[in-house]
Amino acid sequence: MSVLELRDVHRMHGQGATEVHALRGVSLAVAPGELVAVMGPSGSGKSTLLNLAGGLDSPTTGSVVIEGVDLGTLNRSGLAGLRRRRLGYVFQDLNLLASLTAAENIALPLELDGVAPRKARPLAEAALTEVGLEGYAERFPDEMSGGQQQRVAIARALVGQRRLMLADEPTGALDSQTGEAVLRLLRSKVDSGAAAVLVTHEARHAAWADRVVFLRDGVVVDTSVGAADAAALLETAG
Ligand SMILES: Nc1ncnc2c1ncn2[C@@H]1O[C@H](COP(=O)(O)OP(=O)(O)OP(=O)(O)O)[C@@H](O)[C@H]1O
Repeated sequence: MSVLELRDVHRMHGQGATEVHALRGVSLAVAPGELVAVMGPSGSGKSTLLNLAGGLDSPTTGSVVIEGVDLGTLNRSGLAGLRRRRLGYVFQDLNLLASLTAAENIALPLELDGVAPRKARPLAEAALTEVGLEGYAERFPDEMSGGQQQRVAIARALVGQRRLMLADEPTGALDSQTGEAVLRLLRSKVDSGAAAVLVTHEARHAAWADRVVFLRDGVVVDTSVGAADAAALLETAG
C-alpha cells in the first residue's frame, strides 16, 4: 500500500477573476522506502501539492489518501491526530516555539500524542544528535543561528515513528555540508521504511530521490529517475 496517494487532485485558489487553478488533475503515489522529489518553476504548484499531502489544505476535487485513509473522510481532530502521529514536516517557515527549548520543541509532538515526558526526552536528545546538535537541548530558538534552528525543525520532523516526511526546500538556511547531512538523514529514514516528498529547486538535492516529479502550471509533465534528467528538465522549463 502507498504511504501517500493523490488521486486526480485539483486545487483552485481564490474566486472569480482572481481564481488560480494551482493543481490540475495531479495523481501521485509514494511507496514505503521511496523518496520523491518535486521540482518545477515558481508558481507551478509545488507548495500547494505539499500542503495537500500534509492535510494542511484540502483539494477542490479529488482525494488525498495516507496509508489507506482518505483525509476527506476525517473530522478536524481525526486529521490533527493523523498529522501528529504519522507526518513530519520540514517547511521553510520553521515554526519553532520561542518559549520552548530545542529539546522541548522536538518532544512536543510526541507529548501531544501521549508519550510521557520522561520517554520523549531521550528521543528528542537522540534526534538532536542525529542532526549534529548534541549539547543544544537547553538552548532556546533565539540562542541559535538560523541554520541551527532549521536543524532543530528537521529533528522535530523526524522524531518518533513518522511514516511520511514532507520537506519544502529543507536545506535553505543550511551551509552545503550540513544540507547534505540533512538529506542523508532524510534518506536513511526513508531507507528504513518511511516515505518522503521533497520539494526542491536544486538538482543535486533531487539526486537523493528515487524519483523526480516535475510540475508545470499545476500538471505533472514528467516523472524521471535521477538528477541528470531533472537538471535537463529544469533547463527546458524556462
Ligand atoms: N492561498 C493562495 N491564494 C491564491 N493563490 C494562491 C494561493 N496559494 C498559491 N496560489 C497560487 O497558486 C499557484 C501555485 O502556487 P504554489 O505556491 O503552489 O507554487 P510553487 O511551485 O510552490 O511556487 P514557488 O516555487 O514560488 O514556491 C501560483 O499561481 C500561486 O500564486
